[in-house]
Amino acid sequence: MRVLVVNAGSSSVKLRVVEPEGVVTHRTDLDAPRGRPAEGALEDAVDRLARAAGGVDAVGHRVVHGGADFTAPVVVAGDVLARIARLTVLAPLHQPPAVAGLRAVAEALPDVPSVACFDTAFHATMPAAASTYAVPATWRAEHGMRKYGFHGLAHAWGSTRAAEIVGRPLDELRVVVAHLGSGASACAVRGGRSVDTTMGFTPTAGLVMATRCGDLDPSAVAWLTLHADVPTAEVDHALDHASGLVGLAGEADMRRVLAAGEAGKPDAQLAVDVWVHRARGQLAAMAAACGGVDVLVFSGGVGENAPVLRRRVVEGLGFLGLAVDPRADAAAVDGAEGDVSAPGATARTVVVHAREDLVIAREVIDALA
Ligand SMILES: Nc1ncnc2c1ncn2[C@@H]1O[C@H](COP(=O)(O)OP(=O)(O)O)[C@@H](O)[C@H]1O
Ligand SMILES: CC(=O)OP(=O)(O)O
Ligand SMILES: [Mg+2]
Repeated sequence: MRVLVVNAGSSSVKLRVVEPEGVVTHRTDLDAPRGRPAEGALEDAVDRLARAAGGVDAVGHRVVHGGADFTAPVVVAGDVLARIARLTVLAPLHQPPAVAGLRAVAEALPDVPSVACFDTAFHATMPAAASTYAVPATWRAEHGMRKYGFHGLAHAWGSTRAAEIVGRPLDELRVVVAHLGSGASACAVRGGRSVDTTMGFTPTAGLVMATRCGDLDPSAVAWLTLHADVPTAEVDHALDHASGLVGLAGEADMRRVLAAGEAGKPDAQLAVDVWVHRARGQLAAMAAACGGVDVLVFSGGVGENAPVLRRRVVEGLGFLGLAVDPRADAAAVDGAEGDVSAPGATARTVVVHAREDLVIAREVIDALA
């Protein structure tokens, strides 16, 4: 079965035609300025790619938020699209491009079955101790306020692939996955299941991201609206779009932040220091949720391509038995995978090329079987 995968992220929409063995035969990347590619552009791209591939048998969509309803892949039929669209308020950066992708495919390929695959589904196994917020019962019951977690397709792939790289069964491993792209999150995977993660009710929580703030004192947000007269909508927008690396250094792209830091710009240096400090703390928290760590995984655009950051993060995690070999680490860039651990390390550090497309293609094949 030949599957077209539509991966709508916060900074781009990636289209891939994937053969069952995992080979990508056709690809197109569209920029999604502010998360919304121009109406019609996506439909044209889907149409063109499907034609170039000589037709596709099914389409798989990455959908960031499945809410409480969707904890497994689902064939898109009946009211599924409307229910996915209703979750937009929970993931305003991501759900609109996913919904646009679902609509574009319905227009361009009306006779091809579509399956929605959810970023939240992998985290449905989290224990209540990890997913519950210590807030009033009415908020939890009436508003479904809890930690959902995201990037599940990437964390599933990262942990599975890491077990292959270190040559041990995933069932026996305590894996911490750091998926670091424009959005970034870490996940504690024990015995192949998510037991905790750094993103929360929305994908704004956790690590420092390109434009998102990550963790923050929740009362600081209320304070801005109550005592500094900042309109709620402005606060909300700034936390997702004007924070993170942009808020600290004026640049969303980690390459530019690193270059500015090397050129001596103090705000860029501080941005990298904050990013590294937060990553160390939250990766250690994920290790604690696993009861220790056997393998630390780096993936995503930043995780796969910035040895300087991997080295700095892991330098602070020596107490977990982690250490990287600088030469092996420097070589693991541009999609190259491997074990980059130093010889004396008691826990492994590996670099994995993120393949959300392949996880989605396999989920599509299973869902339609
Ligand atoms: N060599 C590099 N060094 C540091 N960061 C990089 C490098 N190459 C790519 N990146 C970062 O990766 C990010 C994109 O990651 P990716 O996982 O593709 O994003 P998305 O979250 O949109 O899927 C960009 O913000 C870019 O800054
Ligand atoms: C959930 C999320 O943040 O996704 P992305 O990394 O694609 O922005
Ligand atoms: Mg991504």
